[in-house]
Amino acid sequence: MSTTTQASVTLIDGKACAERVLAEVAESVKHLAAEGTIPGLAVVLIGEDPASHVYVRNKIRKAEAVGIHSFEHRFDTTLSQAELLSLIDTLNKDPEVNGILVQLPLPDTIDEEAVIQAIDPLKDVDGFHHANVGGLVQGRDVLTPCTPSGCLRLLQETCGDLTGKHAVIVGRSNIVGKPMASLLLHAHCSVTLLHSRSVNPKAIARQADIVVAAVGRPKMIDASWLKPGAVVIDVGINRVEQAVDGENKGERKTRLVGDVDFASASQVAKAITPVPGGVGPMTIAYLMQNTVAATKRQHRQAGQPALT
Ligand SMILES: Nc1nc2c(c(=O)[nH]1)N[C@@H](CN(C=O)c1ccc(C(=O)N[C@@H](CCC(=O)O)C(=O)O)cc1)CN2
Ligand SMILES: [Mg+2]
Repeated sequence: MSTTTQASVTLIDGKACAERVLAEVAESVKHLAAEGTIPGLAVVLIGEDPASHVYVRNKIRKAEAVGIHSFEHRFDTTLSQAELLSLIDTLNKDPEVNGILVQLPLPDTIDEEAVIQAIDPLKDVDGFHHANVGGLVQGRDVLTPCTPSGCLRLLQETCGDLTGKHAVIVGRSNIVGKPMASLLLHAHCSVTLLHSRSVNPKAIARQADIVVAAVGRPKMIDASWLKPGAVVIDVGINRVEQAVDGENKGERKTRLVGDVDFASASQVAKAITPVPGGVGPMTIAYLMQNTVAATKRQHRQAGQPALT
């Protein structure tokens, strides 16, 4: 198939957008503090997965940067499910804790679903609890998953009003694909979800004004999946081996790539997110945003005066 080359592609800068979101959050935290409330975020990390350690460290740093209190709970893989559920129960009851984040993936010894459902939905800053998932589908004002919320913000800043746009999401995970579909539907897009059993997915994706790639397969989406002028959001974070040349030849090095073949897709897309520096930083910014939203909601539910 021949593809028209776009004259120039716009790079969607997730780092810069995340800084704008964090500045808004810091402003909200200042107002809350003036009224005597400091939002609190508990972060629970189990095991030694190096990527999870990096993400948790960044979450704690960003929380501190915007004035949110953070409470770190780190364990090795000997922690039992019963012990973790008991910690969640304590955090659910702790008035200093407004948001609870359990870093995923969890070790195989622990039932992820049981842990997520044990979190008080009002403190579920990941938006993974059934109550929040159902609320999102119905368009209620609930805590929504951070990565799709970040993608929506990037799309709104890039495209403006999304009404009537055809958005194709590649991947139907509970964490990204499905909530992304709900958010785009509420933004008045026509939404198609593609998955491993879709028939002729490329032909469908080529009709899209917006493509969100969230499949977890390095560089799967290239120019042949895109309509010229499409806006592309790449949610994938895949670590792949990189060839090393010169005097260090033979060394093993890795680099991050997305689910989109950036060089190829950039030839036809109007705008595209890079990896790294696209969606990733938005995930953390929206965790902070959700922590502030959770704090305000808890005050409302407790019948206390509304916080600004
Ligand atoms: N409880 C949760 N667990 C996980 C989530 C989540 O939203 N909640 N998402 C991912 C991991 N994740 C956040 O936890 C996350 C992934 C990536 C980034 C990020 O900033 N990526 C950078 C690159 C970082 C690197 O060099 O490795 C980027 O894309 O620029 C932030 C958060 C799974 N678990
Ligand atoms: Mg507090």
